[in-house]
Amino acid sequence: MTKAAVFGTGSWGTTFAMILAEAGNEVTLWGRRAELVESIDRDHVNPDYLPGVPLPASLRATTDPERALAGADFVVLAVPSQRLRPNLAVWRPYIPSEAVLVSLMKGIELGTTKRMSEVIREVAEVPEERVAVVSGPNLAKEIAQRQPAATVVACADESVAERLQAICHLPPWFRPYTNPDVVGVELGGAVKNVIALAVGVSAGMGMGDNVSAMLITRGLAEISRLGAALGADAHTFAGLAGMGDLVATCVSPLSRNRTFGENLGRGMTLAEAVAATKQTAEGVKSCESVLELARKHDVEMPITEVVVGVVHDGMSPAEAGMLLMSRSPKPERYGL
Ligand SMILES: NC(=O)c1ccc[n+]([C@@H]2O[C@H](COP(=O)([O-])OP(=O)(O)OC[C@H]3O[C@@H](n4cnc5c(N)ncnc54)[C@H](O)[C@@H]3O)[C@@H](O)[C@H]2O)c1
Ligand SMILES: O=P(O)(O)OC[C@H](O)CO
Repeated sequence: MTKAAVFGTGSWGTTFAMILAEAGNEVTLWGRRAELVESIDRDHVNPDYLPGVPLPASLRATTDPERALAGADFVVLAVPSQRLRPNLAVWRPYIPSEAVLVSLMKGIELGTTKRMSEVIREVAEVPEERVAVVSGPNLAKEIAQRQPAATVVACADESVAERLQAICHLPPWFRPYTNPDVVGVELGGAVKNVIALAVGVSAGMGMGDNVSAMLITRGLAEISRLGAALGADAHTFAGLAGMGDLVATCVSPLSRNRTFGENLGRGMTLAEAVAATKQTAEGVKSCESVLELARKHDVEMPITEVVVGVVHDGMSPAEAGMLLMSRSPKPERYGL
């Protein structure tokens, strides 16, 4: 039986652990807080992140990383992106030498502008063949309620992607596709959060669906430009980890990033919006690292620029809208 250790008892870590357990794997969740871990292990519920959702009785949980990692074939990482590096450094000594490390995270590291798979390779000192990424339109709450969803499993080694695809394939509930384009899959996941913040801000200001569609479509152009500069496959952005996730996140009231943006658009300050957000809205921090990454590669990302302005630099949502709409006119395929 395949063994998986899942690090992070938040919404997605718990939901993905649930999928793996129901697909017949032996799964142990690692969490920081003893009380929550005990609820999962003993009562088969996660009251903090998935209240009312029954978890599989076979799912184990522990606060001990060594115990979680013993004999693991797959090590699945689902903590906030900016917290991955210090945590992984602690877990690293217990990771089995042949285990595949899997990122569920959708962020870019502040300071280094590294994607999560790059951080994993660096900290765990593993080759790219042993690092995979899972990303797609996967709002955890919907999946936890057993609505169908599809995702993308990316790894430079296609046989590893196929192994991971096989252990998380759970018909008719969860359908994973493989893709060798790790860069594109990760960029799609991280940058859509920034665009969802922009869509949320516009919705919070009372703007309608034309504005949402404009931001989603031009957001996709930004993601594609950055992807092209970083060597991603353009086809990835038309797929589930690109357009698919962008649409789900930008339109869903379940999205933490969209909701965070809506709160700013309604006039909350950054501190108020942070206080109102109980879970991880990755775009709030990653908008800065995405912009820095774009600047390093000389890629124009005007929506990302104004998101950084509104979230971190005191720009008003009205000023952001004015700036975007006053840019010089261009052919639609400009820069692509
Ligand atoms: N929730 C979703 O629908 C969803 C779907 C796909 C991908 N993701 C991505 O998965 C990642 C995890 O998101 P989530 O939704 O599970 O987040 P969450 O906010 O629901 O949970 C985060 C988890 O990380 C833990 N954590 C927080 N700070 C920590 C620290 N300093 N050290 C160790 N653990 C810490 C929390 O206790 C919690 O268990 C994010 O990158 C997110 O973008 C989320
Ligand atoms: O709630 P969000 O905004 O973090 O989005 C969740 C997932 O990434 C959607 O695929």
